[in-house]
Amino acid sequence: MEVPTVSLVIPPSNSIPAEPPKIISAKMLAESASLTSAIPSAYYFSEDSYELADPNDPEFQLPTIDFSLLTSDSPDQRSKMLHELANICRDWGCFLVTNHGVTESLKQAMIEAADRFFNLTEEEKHNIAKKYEADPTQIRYGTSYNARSEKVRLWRDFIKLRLHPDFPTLNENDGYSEVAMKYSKKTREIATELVEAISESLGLDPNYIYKALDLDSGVQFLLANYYPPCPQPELAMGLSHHTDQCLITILTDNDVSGLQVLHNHKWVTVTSTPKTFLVILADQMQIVTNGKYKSAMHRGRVNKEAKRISLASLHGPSFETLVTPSPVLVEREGKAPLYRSIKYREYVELQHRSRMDLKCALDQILI
Ligand SMILES: O=C(O)CCC(=O)C(=O)O
Ligand SMILES: [Fe+2]
Repeated sequence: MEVPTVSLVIPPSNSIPAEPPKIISAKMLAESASLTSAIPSAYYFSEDSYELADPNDPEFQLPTIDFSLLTSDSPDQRSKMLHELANICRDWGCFLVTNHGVTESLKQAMIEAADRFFNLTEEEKHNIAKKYEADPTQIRYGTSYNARSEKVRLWRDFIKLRLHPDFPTLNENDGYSEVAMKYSKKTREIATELVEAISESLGLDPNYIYKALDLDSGVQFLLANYYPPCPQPELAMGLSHHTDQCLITILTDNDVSGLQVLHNHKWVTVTSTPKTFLVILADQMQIVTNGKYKSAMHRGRVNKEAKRISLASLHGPSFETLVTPSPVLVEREGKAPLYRSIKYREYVELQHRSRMDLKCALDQILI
């Protein structure tokens, strides 16, 4: 197969070598005139060994939680839902959520703000992120996962913005920060309710996880992912398989499907549905529950026809929190702690290093 000779870096505009050249974004590559029907080999992603699940097989139907029933005043209704939630968190580590109270218009406004951002020129996007260069945990704009160090490029651009406990202003004029703040406040309410219900479903006090992980001062990010249409979607990967480093993720998209979750060793394709969020339990949940609840493995595929924009609301402890398997659960279940205690900041660094080699950081803190 002939591989096109598209340069993956943008050369500096003049001959003064002021800065290292910028790495070309997936969007720019997808729109470049030289990209017709074949992608550069730097994007060839080798398949893993898992098969796709049969979408009609009842074993692989992604479970759904009706949020309004979870927050219901009826004790019977709530205890039935908590029982269901416990099974789902143990077997899947992810689920769809309906009736969550975030309006479609707010979600649409956030998707449109993200789309506007990605439509800025490369220079404008880099300049916005550059304002916060000294602390990249506030804003990061980039492509792939870490385009400077990874072996294979991913067909994805992203902007990641910190929204809690403090938040930076992306660009005063474009309204991005304002809508991101509104949207993230809503997803924070949902995440808090879910974390309470999850605590209770483990037979713990509803505030147990919230307090143990100091979520009051926890970090929250809004990560917008942009996957342009890809001429060879079977060869490329939008986001390689991973678990999220935080505690819980609330995910939505522009109603274009692409996310897959791993269940019983098969990839289940999530059909994107309006008014529905996908909740993914993440690594800190697996640590604090001593492996009882699962951090769900997932990945993002791309397609030929339509761009996909996803919004991941990532909720974690504060960077200084020492996360440890719950001593209450450890004692009650009579099972030794599976993971060593680790500061969230240290875990985040470990996860970044592990993802370069497509490894899971959780495996590296096993006792
Ligand atoms: O695009 C998606 O649906 C997945 C995003 C994701 O997994 C992430 O940002 O961590
Ligand atoms: Fe993820």
